[in-house]
Amino acid sequence: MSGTIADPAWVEACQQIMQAGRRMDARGWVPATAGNLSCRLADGRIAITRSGGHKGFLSENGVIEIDPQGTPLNPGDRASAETLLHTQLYAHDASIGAVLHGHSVAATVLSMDEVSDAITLADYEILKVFEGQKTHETSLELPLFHNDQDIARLATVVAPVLADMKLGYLIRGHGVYVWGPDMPTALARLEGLEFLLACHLARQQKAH
Ligand SMILES: CSC[C@@H](O)[C@@H](O)C(=O)COP(=O)(O)O
Ligand SMILES: [Zn+2]
Repeated sequence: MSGTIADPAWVEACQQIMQAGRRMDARGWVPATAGNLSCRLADGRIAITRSGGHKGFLSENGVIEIDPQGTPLNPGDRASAETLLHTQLYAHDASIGAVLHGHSVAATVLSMDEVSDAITLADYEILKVFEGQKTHETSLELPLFHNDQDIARLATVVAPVLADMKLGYLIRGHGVYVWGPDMPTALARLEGLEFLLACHLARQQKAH
């Protein structure tokens, strides 16, 4: 069954996306029309934000259904320009139920200033928000990829590293991708990662 507002599971998915969009907007992570959000329903359907709307002011009409290849079920719909980065994650791991992308200041600045291929985040208590992390005494890598307006090509660069990602990833000068088994977990991880990035940026600024 395709996504309609008469379908309770679809309505719930839309509500989760709208709520997460408002939360991301309140934190300043989706300026202008930046960011995109998706979730996978229990029956496998994928709900994703339409391209070009403000993610802090989403309505049910701002969420559309796509197939696993990223094609809108309704041919008139225009899915997020970055849809392939969402469907890539759903195809990679059947346990992923939600994907979030934002453009925070910390993610953008750090992604442009870091010269190596990853940002190392170590010894922070909040690292425990990520799967399998039981202690602050750990060091995790957040990979960085060059931005590319050709999202299919960007996805091919991300693909070989996906299996090793513990936190998410950054696109240089662009933003962050984070996911989880469901929307509340994905949102908690995004909040955790944004906190880590803000700490990392503050420490870098203090050092200079
Ligand atoms: C405001 S420019 C941002 C876009 O180019 C893109 O990076 C983005 O995050 C939102 O694109 P969208 O197509 O609305 O999902
Ligand atoms: Zn973006």
